[in-house]
Amino acid sequence: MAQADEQPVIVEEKIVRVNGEISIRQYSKGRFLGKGGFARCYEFTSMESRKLTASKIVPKASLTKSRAKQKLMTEIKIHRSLHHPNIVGFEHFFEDSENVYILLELCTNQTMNELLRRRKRLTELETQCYLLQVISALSYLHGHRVIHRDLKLGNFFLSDKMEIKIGDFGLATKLEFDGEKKRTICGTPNYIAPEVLDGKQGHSYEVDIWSLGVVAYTLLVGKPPFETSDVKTTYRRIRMNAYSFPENVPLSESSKNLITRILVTDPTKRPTLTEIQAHEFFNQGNTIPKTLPPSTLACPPSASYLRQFVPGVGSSSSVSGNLRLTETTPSLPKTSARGLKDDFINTDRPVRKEETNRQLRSSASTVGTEIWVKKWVDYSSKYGLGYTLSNGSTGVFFNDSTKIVLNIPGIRFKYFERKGAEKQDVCNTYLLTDYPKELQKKITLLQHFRSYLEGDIKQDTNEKPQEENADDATIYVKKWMRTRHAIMFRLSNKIVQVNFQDHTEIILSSESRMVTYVNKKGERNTFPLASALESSNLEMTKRLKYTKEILSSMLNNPKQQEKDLEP
Ligand SMILES: Nc1ncnc2c1ncn2[C@@H]1O[C@H](COP(=O)(O)OP(=O)(O)OP(=O)(O)O)[C@@H](O)[C@H]1O
Repeated sequence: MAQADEQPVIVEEKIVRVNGEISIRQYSKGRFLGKGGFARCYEFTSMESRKLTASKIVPKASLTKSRAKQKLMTEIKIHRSLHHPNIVGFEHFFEDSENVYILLELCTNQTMNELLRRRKRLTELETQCYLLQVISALSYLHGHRVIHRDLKLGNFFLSDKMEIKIGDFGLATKLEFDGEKKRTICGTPNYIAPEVLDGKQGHSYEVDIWSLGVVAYTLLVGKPPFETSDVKTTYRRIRMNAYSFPENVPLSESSKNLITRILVTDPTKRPTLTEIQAHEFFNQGNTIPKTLPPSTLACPPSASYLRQFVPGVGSSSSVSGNLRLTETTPSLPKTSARGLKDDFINTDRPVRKEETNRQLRSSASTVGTEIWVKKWVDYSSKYGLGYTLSNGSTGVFFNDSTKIVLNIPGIRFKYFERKGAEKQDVCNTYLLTDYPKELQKKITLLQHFRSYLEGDIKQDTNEKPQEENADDATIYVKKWMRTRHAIMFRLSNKIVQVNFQDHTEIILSSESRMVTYVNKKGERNTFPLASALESSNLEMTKRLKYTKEILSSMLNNPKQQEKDLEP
């Protein structure tokens, strides 16, 4: 019943020694980290050394074509030969009858893709800091005659210390001799260099320099320079070098100059890594930190932090020089710093979120629900609370206490209004293509919340899209409140969920009298309520008591509830 009873999955590596002796090394398979085109990635703990790594698991069934096999072998061969602080460490690899396992240095802070999705764009100080790390890794790679050929934000992993680690050497190549040209067309559309598309002259190290320019532009502007909705048009724009700097994004002259100098069609005219490092963008008289604080995963660096590196920040002269500190705020929680911060609390560990979902699903019958709040954004300073449920539906609790919940495929939605003396929720169902005019603004807001929330969720869930289910859509957030320490949701299926600032969670089903507790490490256990209250786990009992207190204050004192609901 409780998750604690479940046995961990053990993966065994068979080691055959030269003398024919066989020994077994065991790894405990832990949290799901993410998946790519070929691999699924999990945390692995060596049972021998207790060392934690990220294990890319590639099914042998996916390697039937010789090209796929060759690609994996090249990736392993190149990656295992590399040792640099800004390159994902290659630990080890082995195979069993079903899979190839590649054990890599674990990067706990996802990739720069997720970072930019949360932040929209970065300040110039941050861009300087990240680019210098990439340049350091690239100098090392090129010095070893390796071209990465797929430099992009999704291949820049972030370690627990916030260092960039370049990963995914699936498209990398090692030149046999200086001056050799490669002809294989590879790369990722937005970042691919024009000479790769052209294919006639072959390509070399300069393709990585081009991608570095695309990365610099993307970090500062918030989207890649040649991006369009279809790949062919993107390729045409790359060939024609058709991009511009948006007027609404404040960029320093030095940053624009650097990007313009890098994004040059003729690869021989692009600057070298040494020239890039010597460019004025990196030499504006400010100190560039080696790494950035983890808070910048979600929020721009504070003015006091910036002051340490950039003299004059906070005064009127701070943005007048070359080192313009481009502020970055996601479009939705723009006016709500609190919303942004809290969204971060909820999303900064999608790894844990994925595990959480999987585990709760298996223990779901005990808690009486399969549905809980997976992600939210508090924008009650203007409109309300947006959220996504674990069944994939999206809802908004508006400040006027009306609620909308959109069913999973996004076709139908339910609208709840409090009516009558009892102030009961009355529900109407509409199609997204056909609804009363007066709901127009709310539907627009719902769509905004949805695209904002889905940005992250699509990335890190690994579940099949769910079928439309009429019952699912009727579950929605009926009440919510915030306190100094937590946010609390009461769902229409009577589940109460409290997410604390310190990442612990309580999910309480008063009907089945079960409680699920997620501790600070993200470990989840389900207990009968009575035993949970008596438990020796003080961390949990304290939070459970707190939950009961705010729940009763919410139920017994509607005025208090209204007060708490105020942002
Ligand atoms: N070192 C790591 N630390 C933490 N997570 C990782 C690490 N390496 C990979 N991952 C996770 O696993 C996912 C898949 O890895 P990766 O993109 O390398 O697989 P792939 O199948 O080779 O990808 P692609 O389709 O880009 O070739 C990543 O998106 C990331 O979420």
